[in-house]
Amino acid sequence: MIEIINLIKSYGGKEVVHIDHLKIEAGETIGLVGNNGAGKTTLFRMILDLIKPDSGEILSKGINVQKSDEWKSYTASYLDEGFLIDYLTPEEYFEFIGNLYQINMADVEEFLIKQKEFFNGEILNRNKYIRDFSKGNQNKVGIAAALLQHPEVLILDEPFANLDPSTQIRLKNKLKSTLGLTSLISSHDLNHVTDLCDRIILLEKGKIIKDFKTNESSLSELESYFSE
Ligand SMILES: Nc1ncnc2c1ncn2[C@@H]1O[C@H](COP(=O)(O)OP(=O)(O)OP(=O)(O)O)[C@@H](O)[C@H]1O
Repeated sequence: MIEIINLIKSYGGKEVVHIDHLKIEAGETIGLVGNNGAGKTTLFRMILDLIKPDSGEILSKGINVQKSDEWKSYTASYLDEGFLIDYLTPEEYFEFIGNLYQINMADVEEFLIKQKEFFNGEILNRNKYIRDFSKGNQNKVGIAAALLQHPEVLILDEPFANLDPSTQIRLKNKLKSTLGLTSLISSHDLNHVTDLCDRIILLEKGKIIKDFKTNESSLSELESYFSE
């Protein structure tokens, strides 16, 4: 589904991402972990063609993401508030996303009804702009807007950050129930990431240090790695 070959990105002469080869199969749920500055966001930005690598390539369904926009029709993401249009209300923003992806209003509304538990009464009919919501509630809008697109590939940068514990658990269950989706999820929450993801990739200083399928001992292995 996604293949990364000889990918290098440097800032100020320092390599922040250096991945020789990485292949992500369709349907995999990948948890990307690593300490602050490990290169997770930079990697996501390159996969989404938001920044250019110095060298190497990223293929989505075999096509270089820099050379074709085809991947945009089946890939949705939420990295940060910069992905939102903050002078719209959430309802206006969901309508905008619906129009962009040719989802009719009835389907947008049906989708929003299904988000009732996730939104917890804090998102819809509040009569305020996205910029006036708390960071956690802005995250909910961005994540929901990504899911509204019914993507084949979903990329979320630290989706559990700023969410209250109940919403974190609801989000985890929601993501678990999206069968068949290929997802890349970065997180500092080792508990959630090992529970949700079937494969963990550990980045350190831009390099892949570990890449393994999750099992019962993954959480304790990661905890001992990070406590060293
Ligand atoms: N535009 C930029 N200019 C200079 N350095 C940058 C830029 N973007 C990222 N970096 C550097 O690249 C490195 C990787 O940053 P990145 O944000 O990808 O890490 P991360 O793993 O997402 O970290 P965190 O867990 O803190 O979000 C860091 O040292 C960061 O300072």
